Amino acid sequence: MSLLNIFTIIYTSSLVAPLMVLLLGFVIKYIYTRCRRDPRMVELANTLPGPRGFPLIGNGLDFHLREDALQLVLEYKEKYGDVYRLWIGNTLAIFFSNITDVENVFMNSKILGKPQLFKPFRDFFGDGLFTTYSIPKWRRNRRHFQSLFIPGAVGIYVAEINEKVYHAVDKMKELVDGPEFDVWESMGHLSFDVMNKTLMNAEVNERDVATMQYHTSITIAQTICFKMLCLPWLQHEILKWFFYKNKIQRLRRNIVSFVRKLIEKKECEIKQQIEAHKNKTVEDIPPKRLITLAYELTEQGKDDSIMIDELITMLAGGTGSPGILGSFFLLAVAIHQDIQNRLYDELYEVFGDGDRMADEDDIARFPYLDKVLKETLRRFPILPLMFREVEDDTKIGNRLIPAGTMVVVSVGAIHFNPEYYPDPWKFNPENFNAEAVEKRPKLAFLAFSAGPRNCIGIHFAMLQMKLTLIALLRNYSIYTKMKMDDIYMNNGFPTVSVNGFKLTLKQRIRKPTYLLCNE
Ligand code: HEM
Repeated sequence: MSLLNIFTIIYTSSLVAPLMVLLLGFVIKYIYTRCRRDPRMVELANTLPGPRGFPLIGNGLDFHLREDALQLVLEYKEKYGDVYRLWIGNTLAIFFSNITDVENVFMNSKILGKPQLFKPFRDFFGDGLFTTYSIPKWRRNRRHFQSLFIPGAVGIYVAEINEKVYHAVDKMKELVDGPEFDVWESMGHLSFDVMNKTLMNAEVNERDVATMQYHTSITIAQTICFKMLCLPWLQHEILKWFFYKNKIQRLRRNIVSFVRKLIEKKECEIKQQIEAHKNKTVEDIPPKRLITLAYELTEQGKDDSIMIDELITMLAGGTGSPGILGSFFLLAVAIHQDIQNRLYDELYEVFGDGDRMADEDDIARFPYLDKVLKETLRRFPILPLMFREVEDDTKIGNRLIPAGTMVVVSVGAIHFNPEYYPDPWKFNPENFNAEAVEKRPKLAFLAFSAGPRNCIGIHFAMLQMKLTLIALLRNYSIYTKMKMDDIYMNNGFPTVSVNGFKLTLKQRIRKPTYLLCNE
């Protein structure tokens, strides 16, 4: 009997009505169990202020519909204070911006995992350091990579970073005295080149189809992830399968295939490096690169997903944020010409009008550059929210937070708190004077997060940024028509400027700016 016949018999028989009722019952029960909120979360939520959310959907739409996420975070803080709650679907999310609570969150060993709602990030980028909620796995891999990123270790990359930076600076010559351009693309490509050269020991051709597909896939994947985080019902397996299955598979395939090709090219070298370290066959063996360390995570004959996922994580983390930070920095100093002049004069003190490249010892000679960079990170928080999930019931302050609750540190609200930064909307590098830093709590600056799960790449990122900005400012004077009021942080992960980073360049006249002003 065919399927069609069975349907015909059911349809024409008296079984239709009871079957329909049964089916409806199943659907209602399914929706009810999926959408039911944990009663302990509801009880806690009732004690906290927060906006009303839609039933089932919660408040994620607020973020999805707003163009400027940072502004929304600040509005919520203004309205509801330092601790408030939102519902993201049926997950309770508690937002903190009081330093004592924030310290309790970051230092709590029961709050180390990333939320279940980060699942879309795992679909695209895999289960690497940034996304994984398996704490044993995170601990093991973080320890494995840590030695590469300590302050004393990153200095060995100065020459390689400089090589890439000077290549980019040279390419920018064609923009001198030309029309306005958006600097984000150049800065993004530069940090991608630097990551590949230093940590992967690889040269990547930007015009290669696989490279272009990789970049496009990362950008689209980040947009989809943020959307699915705000609208968590899209994460439901059925809806995801229906709307996103092909896209997820295609983008993930592009991302993985780029990284896999990189490893294939380097495999021979990686094996030699591992052997050399095992047998100490060569004197002064250079330290292992990231790609070698990642390779070591794959045991012989086992699947290579751990290596692939960690490399994707590092590449994405090490490329996106530095590219955006460099762009915000250049935009800010183009708007504040007085700050740019002071930066150049500091560089002139060390290099004069010569062409010598900066070396490792030079880096500590630019305290003003350090302040301007930190002020850029404060004023433009690229990751304005940090997410964690409570593993076991735990206390934050006097509140018992049930397992499964999402806790969110509101970095944006802290960086714009006038108690720590007077006149917080003003771009003011003096916020990072020794006395100002001394006066406020350490956790009032959270650009790289804090605690054991902070950014592993801080020292690498700061070194790379300083070498890049030193070379750019020594060669070019930077201008823009944009004003501070034109800059809105978009709604994304990471966030960028909605109106772009539009600059014009002039060749730098290598004289201290205080002399030029008098001429
Ligand atoms: C301007 C540059 C950068 C900024 C602003 C930045 C920011 C951050 C922040 C805020 C986190 C922690 C998020 C959280 O607490 O949930 C993080 C994590 C991470 N970052 Fe960075 N980052 C930068 C550069 C880099 C670089 C250059 C690398 C790699 C070379 C990198 C690799 C990572 C990784 C692997 C994690 C996950 C760490 C873990 O969970 O153990 N980042 N980053």
